[in-house]
Amino acid sequence: MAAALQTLGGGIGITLHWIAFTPTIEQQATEEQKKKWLKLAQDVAIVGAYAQTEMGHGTFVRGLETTATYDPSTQEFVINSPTLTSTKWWPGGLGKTANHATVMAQLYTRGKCYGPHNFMVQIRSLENHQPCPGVTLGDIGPKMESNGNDNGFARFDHVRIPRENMLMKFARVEADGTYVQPPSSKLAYSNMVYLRGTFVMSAAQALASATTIAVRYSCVRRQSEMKPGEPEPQILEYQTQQYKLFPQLAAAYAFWFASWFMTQQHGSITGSMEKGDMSGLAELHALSAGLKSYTTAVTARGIDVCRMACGGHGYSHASGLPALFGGAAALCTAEGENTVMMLQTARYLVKCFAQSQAGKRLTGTVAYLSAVQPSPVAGNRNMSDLGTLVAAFQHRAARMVRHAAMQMQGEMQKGKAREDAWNSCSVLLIKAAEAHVHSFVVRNFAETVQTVEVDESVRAVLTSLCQLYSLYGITEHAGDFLKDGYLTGRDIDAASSHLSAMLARVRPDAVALVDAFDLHDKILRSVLGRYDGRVYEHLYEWAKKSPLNKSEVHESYYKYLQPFLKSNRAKL
Ligand SMILES: CC(C)(COP(=O)(O)OP(=O)(O)OC[C@H]1O[C@@H](n2cnc3c(N)ncnc32)[C@H](O)[C@@H]1OP(=O)(O)O)[C@@H](O)C(=O)NCCC(=O)NCCSC(=O)CCCC(=O)O
Ligand SMILES: Cc1cc2nc3c(=O)[nH]c(=O)nc-3n(C[C@H](O)[C@H](O)[C@H](O)COP(=O)(O)OP(=O)(O)OC[C@H]3O[C@@H](n4cnc5c(N)ncnc54)[C@H](O)[C@@H]3O)c2cc1C
Repeated sequence: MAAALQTLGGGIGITLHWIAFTPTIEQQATEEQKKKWLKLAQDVAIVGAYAQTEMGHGTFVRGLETTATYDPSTQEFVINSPTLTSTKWWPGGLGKTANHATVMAQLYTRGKCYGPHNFMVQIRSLENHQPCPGVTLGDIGPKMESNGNDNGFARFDHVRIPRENMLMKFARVEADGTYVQPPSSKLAYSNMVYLRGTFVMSAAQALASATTIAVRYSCVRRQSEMKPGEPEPQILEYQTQQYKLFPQLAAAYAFWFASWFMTQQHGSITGSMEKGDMSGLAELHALSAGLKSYTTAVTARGIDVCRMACGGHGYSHASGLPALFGGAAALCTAEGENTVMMLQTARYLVKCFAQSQAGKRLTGTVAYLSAVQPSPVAGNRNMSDLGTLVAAFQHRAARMVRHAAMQMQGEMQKGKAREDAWNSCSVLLIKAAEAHVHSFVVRNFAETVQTVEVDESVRAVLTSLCQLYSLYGITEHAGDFLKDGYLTGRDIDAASSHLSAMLARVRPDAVALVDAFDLHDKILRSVLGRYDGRVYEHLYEWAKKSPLNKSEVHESYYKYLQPFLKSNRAKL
């Protein structure tokens, strides 16, 4: 049953039940509370939404307005939406599907506010699915994509819930209203860290789907003449088509491997946190925020490149690419708006840079910041060597982090407040954080292809893909590498020619590389990306099913066109 509903997920807004509501119970509820709600959620005996964002606040969680005020006389929390902008707005499934929600609200007890905490609130009757007393619910209306998902709104008019409905794994309120501090105030945000980590895999899968569609179609589609008189070639024979698609294909693999690392990191760091060791939380937050931001942004752009590479048929919903793009675009905003997330990573990098300046040896994904950076040397580098490519990306990131941090220090030395210095350097900070995440993705890609247990012939293909991804990044951001002379113009030229060679080398394996994603036609939902390649027949069948083709002459002719034509003809 649960599995069936999981597939139904895209239809009636149950997706967030699985990816946000249930994990929030797992991560924020006590053992006692898990006994009460976790199995109900896992067996879909209740359906939940993750209700955090409000009409007036999504990014700034500390600014949320919904209140949860503790009443010691009844040992209940009173959940209230005090203003219009406090209306919960956007949560998936909140409009019509969910009968429960974890509600993020400002906790008040004994007249003092302790910030945002999560509360379990039943929002609809389990008998007739009507909204519970004091709860107003609805759908927020059509969106860019995913309109099968009822992103909804909710208002609470002094709704009372038992004290035990506060998710109390970290912070607690005792029966008399005493607030018990959590080990870290940010543990209430831990489910966002988890979800951002899952977005990296969502991005990888979306880009894998788009490149599967575009590469397969590029082998079916023949167009133009490469040489006069010769048959029309597969469009994948054009180097420009390879230059559009293969970097996206390489990025799909890179992000897939990055999500493996993210999952492993999340598991080990949350494991240590369970034992009270919070030391890894800051790095986990910075990595998940940066990777979520970087991979979703590259994926959304990459899917649109794949759409354009399929010409007119790419623009048809038959291709599946517009829907993929709409879904990926949402990932750039949901679960932490991308700019804000990349600034969180920048915040961590500035802190680490200051620590390395004070002599601390850095570890983890920022270790390279305190490594002695090789001084810029003349060209003649081996630009096809993965070690050389990784070092170049780390040098670029270290230089940009140092530059942004020093710029900020300079602003403060001129007398600016830290917050003003931060704001006036935030474009530099974003670029530095992006360079940092990019260098992590390249290093992780290189380490994975060198260590993953595969046949040597497969390793060779993956190595070419990793070189292609890295060389594409260097040529696309050449200025960053040339700025301090670390790479020379000759190095960049070498990178460009190696990139061309990699395009040609990947070409014979391109279809095998997308087939390896093993995406069933039912998942791809694309006429252009069909495994059997029978595009044109199925495109025609698909078009014939269009609702407009139900009648030979559409009713709009009689209503609008016929009178319009008649009146125009009468004037002749
Ligand atoms: C932007 C911030 C991070 C700002 O929070 P803040 O408390 O003002 O923090 P700050 O002053 O910037 O920094 C203070 C400190 O808090 C740390 N921190 C911040 N967030 C976390 C975290 N998650 N884990 C661990 N640590 C965290 C920061 O690193 C700072 O640490 P520091 O002081 O530098 O040591 C926060 O408001 C936030 O996370 N906003 C994004 C909200 C969000 O992600 N909403 C998602 C709603 S659910 C959803 O969209 C589901 C979509 C699912 C789907 O559709 O598929
Ligand atoms: C498809 C979809 C599904 C969603 N599902 C859920 C859900 O299930 N549950 C839920 O609770 N929420 C959900 N959300 C809401 C989502 O989490 C928020 O929209 C997201 O966190 C962004 O917040 P916001 O809308 O307030 O954007 P804003 O923060 O208002 O962003 C607007 C602009 O302000 C900028 N900005 C804001 N703060 C800063 C800053 N400090 N520095 C620099 N620039 C800044 C941003 O970069 C952006 O350019 C969903 C959203 C979407 C699109």
